[in-house]
Amino acid sequence: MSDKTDQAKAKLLELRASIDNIDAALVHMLAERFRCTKAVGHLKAVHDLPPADPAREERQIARLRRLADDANLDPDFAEKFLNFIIREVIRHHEAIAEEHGTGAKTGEKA
Ligand SMILES: C=C(O[C@@H]1C=C(C(=O)O)C=C[C@H]1O)C(=O)O
Repeated sequence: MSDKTDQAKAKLLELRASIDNIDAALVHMLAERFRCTKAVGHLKAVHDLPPADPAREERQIARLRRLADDANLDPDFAEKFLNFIIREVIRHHEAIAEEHGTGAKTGEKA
């Protein structure tokens, strides 16, 4: 094995160690976000508020796109990622409202 291959392998291990740390941080951050959004879901169910808030989502997406652009991350990807998470949050909110007996689905007439 050449020195160059050994160097490349060492670099690969180093980069993968960082990737593993970042993945762990992402899991912890997502867990914390879902802990907060579940609490929001309970508040909404108790006060009979709708699971989704499209105006808030619009502001979040515009902000995240700006942040992504500044950070050299594809804004379309950032938007898709946030939308993916928000859809899951809304699913949780609908389930919480259902359990609470206040469960009209998003977009459904009361
Ligand atoms: C968490 C909320 O509920 C929904 C989920 C959102 C989110 O995951 O950020 C944002 C808006 C709502 O559609 C909220 O209203 O703040």
